[in-house]
Amino acid sequence: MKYILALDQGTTSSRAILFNHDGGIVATAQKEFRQIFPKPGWVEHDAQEIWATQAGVAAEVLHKARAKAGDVAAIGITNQRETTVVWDRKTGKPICNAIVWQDRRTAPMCDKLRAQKLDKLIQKKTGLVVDAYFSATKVQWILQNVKGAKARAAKGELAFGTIDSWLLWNLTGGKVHATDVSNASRTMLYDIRKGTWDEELLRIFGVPRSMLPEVRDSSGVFGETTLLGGKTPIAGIAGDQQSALFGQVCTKPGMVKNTYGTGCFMLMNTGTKPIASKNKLLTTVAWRIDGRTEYALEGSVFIAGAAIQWLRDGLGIIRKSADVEALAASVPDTGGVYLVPAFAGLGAPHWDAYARGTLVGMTRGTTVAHIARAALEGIALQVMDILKAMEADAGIKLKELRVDGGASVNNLLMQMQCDLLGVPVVRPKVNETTALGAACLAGLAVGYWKNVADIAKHWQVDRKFKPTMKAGMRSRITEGWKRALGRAMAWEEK
Ligand SMILES: Nc1ncnc2c1ncn2[C@@H]1O[C@H](COP(=O)(O)OP(=O)(O)O)[C@@H](O)[C@H]1O
Ligand SMILES: O=P(O)(O)OC[C@H](O)CO
Repeated sequence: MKYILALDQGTTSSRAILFNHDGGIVATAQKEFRQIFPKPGWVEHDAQEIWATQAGVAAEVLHKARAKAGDVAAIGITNQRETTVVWDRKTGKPICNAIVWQDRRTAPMCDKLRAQKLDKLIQKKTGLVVDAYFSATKVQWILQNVKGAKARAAKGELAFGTIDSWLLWNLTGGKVHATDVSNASRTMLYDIRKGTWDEELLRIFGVPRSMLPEVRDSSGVFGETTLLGGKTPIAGIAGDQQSALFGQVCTKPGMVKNTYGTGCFMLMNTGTKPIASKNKLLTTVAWRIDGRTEYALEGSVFIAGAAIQWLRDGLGIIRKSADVEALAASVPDTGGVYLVPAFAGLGAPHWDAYARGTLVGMTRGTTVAHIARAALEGIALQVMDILKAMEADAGIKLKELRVDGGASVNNLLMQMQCDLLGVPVVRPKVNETTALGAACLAGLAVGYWKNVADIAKHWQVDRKFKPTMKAGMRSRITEGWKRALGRAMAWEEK
C-alpha cells in the first residue's frame, strides 16, 4: 500500500498528514478549533469539535491526494497530551468540555497535595512534578464539580481518556477504550517503572479504576476504523512530544530534540533507564515497542509560539506569526526589554502556577520591534533554562539540538537559540516530525517499514545553525533574564 496517515491532534489545530515510503509528505490538511477561556487561567476545548475537525481533515487529506482507504496501510495518532476528556460510555458524549493541559484551575488542589507531603511519592511513581499541568487533578476536578459525575463514575458509567483515547474511541465506534504508555505516563495516575495504573494514586485522586483505558504498546494494532471508507488499522499512538522524539530519530540515549509549538518541549532519550531528575524536569515514558519501554527526560515550557500569537491577536503588532521575524530583525537587540511569557504560569524548571506574563526594562526608546525581539528571546531563554537542567541531570554536555515545530521555521529565533545555548541547532527537512513519529510507529506495526534503521535513513538536515555570540553578551542577557523571571514569579495571589 502507498501511504501511512498520521492524525496530529494539537492544542490549536487538528491535522492529518499522508506520508509515503520515503517519509515524505504527500498531502496535509489542517483545521483550527475553538479555544475556550471561561475564566482567567482556565482553558477548555470542546471534545466533540476536536473529533469533528480531526475526522474532517482525515477525509480532506485523502481527497487532496486523490487517495482511497485502500491506499492507506495504517493510521497513527499523536496528540496534545494531558488534556482530559470524560465521557458517557453509553452515549459516547463528553460530560463537560475537555480541560486543557494549560488550564490552571487545579493549582490549589496541587498546593494541597504538596502540603500533605505527597509530592515526593507522586514524583517517585509517576516521574512528574506535582502541577495542574497533568491529568489527575483535572479528572478529580470534573468528578467533584460536574453534577452527578462522581456517582456515575462510581457506577462505571463514565470513561476517562486523554485525546488519543477519545479519538480512538470515536474512530472505532466506541469499541476500543485504550491508550498508549507515553500518554498514560502524563496522567499522574500511572507508575512508569511498574508499567501499571497505580491503585494508591487512584485513591488519592478519587478516580475509579473503571474509568481508565487499557494501556498498550505505542506501536501495535489498537483497532480498526471505517472512517476512510474501508477498514483501516490504527496501529500507532504516542503523545505529540514523544512522537516528535521518534520522528527526529532520537532513538539513542543522549539524543535531544526541542519542539517549538504553542509551548516548547525538550526531550532527551535516556534509553531503558528512567533518570530521576534533581532539577525539576520530568521523567516520562518515550514509547514502548514490542514490550520494551524506553524513557525520556523532559523540560516543558508552557508558552512559546503562543507568545507570538499573543503579539498577533492580543497586541495586534503583527498580522501573521511569520511577520515577527522581520519586525524583530529590524532592531539589533531588545534594548534591554525582557518578555517573560508566563501567561499560563511557568513550567520546568520553575513550576510556578502563580507566575504571570511580565514585560520589563522599557524606556521611552522602546518600540514594538524591541517587544517582538524580546518575545523571541524569551522563548529561547526559557529553552536555555531547561537545557541547563537537563545537562546537569544527565551529566552530559549536549553536542547538538534537533529542532522542529511551527516556530522553528523562524531563522532568527533558531540563531538566537544556538547563540544562547552555545550549541549547534539542527533543523530537519521534514518539519512535521510529530506526525512523522506517529506514522513511523504505525508503519512499523504493520510492516510498512521494517525497523528504525529503515526510518532513520530518511532523516535529512535542512539547516544547521552555529553559535556566533560572544560569551560576554550571552552572560549579560542571561543575567537580565534571571531578574526578569524574579519579577514574573508568584505574581498571582493565592
Ligand atoms: N515564523 C514564525 N515565528 C515564530 N512563531 C511562529 C512562526 N510561525 C508559527 N509560529 C508559532 O508556532 C505555533 C504553531 O506551531 P505548531 O507546531 O503548529 O503548534 P501546536 O502543535 O502547538 O498547535 C503558533 O503558536 C505560532 O504562533
Ligand atoms: O499541542 P502541542 O504541540 O502544543 O503540544 C502540547 C503538549 O503535548 C502538552 O504537553
